[in-house]
Amino acid sequence: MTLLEARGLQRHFGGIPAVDGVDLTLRAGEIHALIGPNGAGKTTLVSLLSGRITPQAGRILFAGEDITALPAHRRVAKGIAYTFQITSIYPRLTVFDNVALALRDSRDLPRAVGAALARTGLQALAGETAGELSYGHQRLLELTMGLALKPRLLILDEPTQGLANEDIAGFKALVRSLVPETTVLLIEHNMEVVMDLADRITVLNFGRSLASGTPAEVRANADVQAAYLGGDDAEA
Ligand SMILES: Nc1ncnc2c1ncn2[C@@H]1O[C@H](COP(=O)(O)OP(=O)(O)OP(=O)(O)O)[C@@H](O)[C@H]1O
Repeated sequence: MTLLEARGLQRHFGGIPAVDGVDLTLRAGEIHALIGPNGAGKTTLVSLLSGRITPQAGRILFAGEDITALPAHRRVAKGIAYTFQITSIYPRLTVFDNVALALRDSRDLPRAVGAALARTGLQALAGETAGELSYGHQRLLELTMGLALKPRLLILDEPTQGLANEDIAGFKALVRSLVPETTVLLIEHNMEVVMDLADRITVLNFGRSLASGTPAEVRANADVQAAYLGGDDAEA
């Protein structure tokens, strides 16, 4: 089943075609990685999907419904969560209160927060001040805030950036535990993480989709090798 389908998405900034007619299909329950060189349009594309910015052309269907014109908060209500950068956590508040703020109008807030923290293993840190957590734990908190909403689609923008190797192993296990209930779209520069986690990969280059397929298909694609992978598993 297709969960999300984007067709002909276009977003220019001034003269720059950041996203230039991109099609993207996300299957329900998959881990889909979005890769490509710096400036390829990855963040712009997921901003279009989450509703942070609006496309100049194209449309987006989510669970069969046209959401192209919906504002971000309506898309969140429909089950699209986009984990914000670390700056979006409230450093002076506790871990618990950060998650509570993400949930806001949940009926049984303490229980919902507890469940979200248990999911990512942060229960023991619930009373800690968020700003005093290690970097890895702050990233995990950000992920917890997204997951607390029980999204159907979770969009992660460079989640392993700045993480230590031992944290990356934990992160991969966590993402695997989310599917198939949650579909995951992951912008990721770490090729080892991409090749290990992704069911399918879409490669962007100059605002266009260069290829989409399984890791093996993408790896074997000559255009992708020339533009990005350098013929090997080289990191971007
Ligand atoms: N708000 C904006 N105003 C002007 N130009 C923008 C804006 N956002 C993105 N761009 C431009 O659009 C292009 C695509 O940027 P985008 O951030 O989507 O790429 P990316 O693939 O996410 O890059 P990176 O891997 O470096 O995060 C770039 O040329 C960028 O400079």
